[in-house]
Amino acid sequence: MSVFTTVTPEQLRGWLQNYALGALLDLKGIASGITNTNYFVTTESGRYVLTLFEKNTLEELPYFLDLMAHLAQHGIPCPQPVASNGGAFVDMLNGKPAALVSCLRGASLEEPQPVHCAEVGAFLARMHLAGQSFPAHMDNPRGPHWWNVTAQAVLPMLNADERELLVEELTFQARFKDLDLPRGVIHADLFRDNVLFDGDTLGGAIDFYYACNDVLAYDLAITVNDWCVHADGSLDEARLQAMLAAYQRVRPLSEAERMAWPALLRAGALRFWLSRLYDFHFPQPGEMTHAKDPGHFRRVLESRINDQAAIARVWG
Ligand SMILES: Nc1ncnc2c1ncn2[C@@H]1O[C@H](COP(=O)(O)OP(=O)(O)OP(=O)(O)O)[C@@H](O)[C@H]1O
Ligand SMILES: N[C@@H](CCO)C(=O)O
Repeated sequence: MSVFTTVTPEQLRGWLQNYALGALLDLKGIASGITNTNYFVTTESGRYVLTLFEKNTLEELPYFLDLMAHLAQHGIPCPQPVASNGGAFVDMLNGKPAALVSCLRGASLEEPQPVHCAEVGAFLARMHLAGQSFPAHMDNPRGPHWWNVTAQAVLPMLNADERELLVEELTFQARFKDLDLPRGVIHADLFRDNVLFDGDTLGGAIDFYYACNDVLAYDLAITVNDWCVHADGSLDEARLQAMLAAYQRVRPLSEAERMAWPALLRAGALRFWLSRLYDFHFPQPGEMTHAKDPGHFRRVLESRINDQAAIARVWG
């Protein structure tokens, strides 16, 4: 269940007085999603998604909403935040910071084909370019410092093999922390469930609430690790080639990014292995039923470590 904070039509009608969207016609809770409360809202002027932020503070949210507005303004298909009559994108509703954004067409895919991976690669590269002119900055809250703090919390829960893998990977990644690679705004969570497709055409990306400033090719690695893998964590070469080629038609990777690519794939796997381990061993109330399998990302990490030759082959 993903309506953690209930909003009644009466409450929303009162709140919408502050928006120029016409009368409320329909309000429907969205079942999927694990972090926030989401509703589909229909008014006389169109269809929107209302999000009540369950974890973010009012101060944190402008970065994400301003970013979506910036990207939408630059032609990137993503939710467009709706400003209140006072010009704000976020306002309190039932004690939670809340925002309305445009509702995108399409549905997420569970089994993407190379054609979809190409769409996602091109989208990501265009987003990276459009993000270059976004003026605000946010360090990655799930960066190396967080990896190490989270590892300390989960290490006691792991078996000996997993402990060894985790400690060795943290040591390996420490060698790359000062790499000077192109940086900018990254989505940081562009998984299959965060991209909506209308047929084979990408309708848009959602869930920018992990977006931050970091290494652009790391974002591509995170995306590849979800879109271009088999169930056992190994890479699907056809999907991988499709995504990388489409990305590079828009933003070619530099020699330094190609050199760092194997380590970036491992870093992306490490980050999601850690967050899934943490959520699994320290579940928050209401999130139990959605705990995602940490083992999948352990296998993705092992696969990236053991498959260095195949990863290097992708550059031909
Ligand atoms: N702008 C949008 N347009 C269309 N559908 C949307 C939009 N935003 C969210 N949705 C729908 O709502 C669902 C839940 O949204 P989302 O995945 O952002 O949930 P969350 O709980 O905020 O985040 P997460 O589950 O990643 O922690 C999505 O799977 C999608 O179906
Ligand atoms: N995409 C994440 C969950 C949301 O951040 C995962 O699959 O672990």
